Amino acid sequence: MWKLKRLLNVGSERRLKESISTVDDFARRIIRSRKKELRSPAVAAEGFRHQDLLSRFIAGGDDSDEFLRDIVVSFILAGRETTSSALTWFFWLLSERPDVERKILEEIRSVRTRSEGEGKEKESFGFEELREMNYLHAAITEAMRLYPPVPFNSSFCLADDVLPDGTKVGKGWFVSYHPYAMGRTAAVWGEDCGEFRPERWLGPAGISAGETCLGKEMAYIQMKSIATCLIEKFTLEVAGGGGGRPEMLLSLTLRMKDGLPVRIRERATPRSSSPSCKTVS
Ligand code: HEM
Repeated sequence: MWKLKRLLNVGSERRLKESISTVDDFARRIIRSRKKELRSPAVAAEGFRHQDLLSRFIAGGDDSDEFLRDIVVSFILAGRETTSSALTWFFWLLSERPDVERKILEEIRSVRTRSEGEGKEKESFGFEELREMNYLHAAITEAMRLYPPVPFNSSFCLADDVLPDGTKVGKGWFVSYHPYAMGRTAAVWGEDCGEFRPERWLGPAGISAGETCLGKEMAYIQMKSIATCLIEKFTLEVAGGGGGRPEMLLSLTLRMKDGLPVRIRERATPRSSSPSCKTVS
């Protein structure tokens, strides 16, 4: 049926085409403006100094609009909903586990104290400081084990192949895997697989999650940066909390139905002496 709709350019196929063209135009505008900026005499005089991903791809060889459009669209799609989904579930889990939040805060404060001792008086943490926060890393990873931002995924097989365990896969087959179910399998994680326990990722027993996401490092740095800024300065209380687990909404990513409304209060620290309160979702 969809083939006929596509041929006649009507209904859902027409809407799909229009939506793709809106996204492509958006990406093209970003690319044109960045290329223009890079060609400007001021930037040319200073040499290459743009550190962002798009500028690096432009400088790195294939700078055709089509190639760059695919890069921009895949990074926006792969990078936006995933990290926001992970952080939403992470903050809900923290609201249920003040003991875990306290350990994260202790880690943040100890890195802060050391940095200040070295004369680094900055509002946010740098790359190396964030990388040192192992407990926070483990807590975010544990949240993604229980609530994986990509709860299931499929790959298309281009040619006959054999999986590492000997299973044969034919050309044209789809191979699907289910991180949500895998993250809750007792045979892999033990009988406490339903429990939020960041400690399981600390030490040599940690399990590698593979290296298939190109944005993995960037995602951790983004999430840790946001988590440290919020946890160091504010407490988040789930508005109307205590009602059990929020409802899940299954799309490409694992979202929380209606978001997570929270009441934010400034922590009483030497940096903030006047607590204020705000509800956001
Ligand atoms: C919590 C955050 C994230 C999660 C859970 C996640 C998860 C995933 C998963 C499951 C895949 C598919 C891997 C496969 O089956 O081959 C993937 C691929 C990918 N991700 Fe992420 N991702 C995250 C953040 C990001 C960010 C921030 C970016 C970029 C800014 C990004 C860029 C990509 C790209 C480009 C691919 C495609 C890789 C390829 O085609 O080989 N991701 N990601």
